[in-house]
Amino acid sequence: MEPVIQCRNLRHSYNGKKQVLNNLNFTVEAGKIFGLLGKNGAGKSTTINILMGFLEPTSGDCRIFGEPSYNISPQTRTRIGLLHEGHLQYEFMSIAQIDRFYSGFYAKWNRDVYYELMEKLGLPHNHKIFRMSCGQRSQVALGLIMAQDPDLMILDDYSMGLDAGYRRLFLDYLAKFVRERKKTALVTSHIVQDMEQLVDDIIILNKGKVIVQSSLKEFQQGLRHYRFTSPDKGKGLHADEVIANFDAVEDQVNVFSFHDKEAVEARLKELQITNSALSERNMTLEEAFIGLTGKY
Ligand SMILES: Nc1ncnc2c1ncn2[C@@H]1O[C@H](COP(=O)(O)OP(=O)(O)OP(=O)(O)O)[C@@H](O)[C@H]1O
Repeated sequence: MEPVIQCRNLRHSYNGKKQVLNNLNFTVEAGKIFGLLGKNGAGKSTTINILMGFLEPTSGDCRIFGEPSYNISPQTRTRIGLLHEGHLQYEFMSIAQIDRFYSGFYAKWNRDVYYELMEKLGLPHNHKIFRMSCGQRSQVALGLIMAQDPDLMILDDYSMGLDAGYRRLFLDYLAKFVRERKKTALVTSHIVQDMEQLVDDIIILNKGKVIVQSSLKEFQQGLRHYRFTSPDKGKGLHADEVIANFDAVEDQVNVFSFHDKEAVEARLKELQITNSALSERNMTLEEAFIGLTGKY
């Protein structure tokens, strides 16, 4: 089956300056939830703007449902539901008015999905959006996207403003929506931990490059965290084909690697680093993400 999204050799720089995306390649298969991860400024929104055809890449090719992203037909566009950072809405409208307004634009408008989410807010249907909290507005935005019944949902920072309970509610809804209705989703969020229970595949962008691209399961099984003490604080360590990344807090050194303990020990020996025995530690997805991309 043709992938829902396919990006090849994507490069982008704003005004010919620093490259924000440097040869990005990825595919999103139908029926999957795909997590696009990266620190602030990594290029997630730039990628989404290119996918939506709002931005023309400096070079490379992106296709959505087989059509070039900069020239998506109106029919195909109706199959894509986009949540942009900041969830712009017609805030002078009420919960009921915005439903009626949106419904005119979408042939497959599913009011029940929208109101199911709105009931959770516990607000009357004539409640105006501008009188809502940031998290409640996010909830309206998400309801409006789900009601479109899109085949592809692109959710840029969906968790913005949502408290822990609403986030969980939304994640449960999204996962159910995608699995039961055979949809596809591409999501970004700074709450990396949420991705652990949601996504099938991930890419991690760092400094314009893809540093991880795999299924979530393979990534979690593959990346290891070793810790040791070193009187010289790991001086001389550097990232290479064995050591994906490292950090040192005083004499305690953390090494992140896709290799086994023996390979890392051998590398430390080659680098003439004095170290205690390596202990292997379990990681959450967030710890793995920070381990690889660094704390700042
Ligand atoms: N219109 C623009 N003109 C110039 N530079 C831009 C523009 N938009 C984004 N950038 C730069 O491109 C880089 C990537 O920005 P982008 O918004 O894609 O990152 P992001 O991963 O979505 O970040 P965040 O998680 O903070 O939202 C940043 O260095 C940003 O300053």
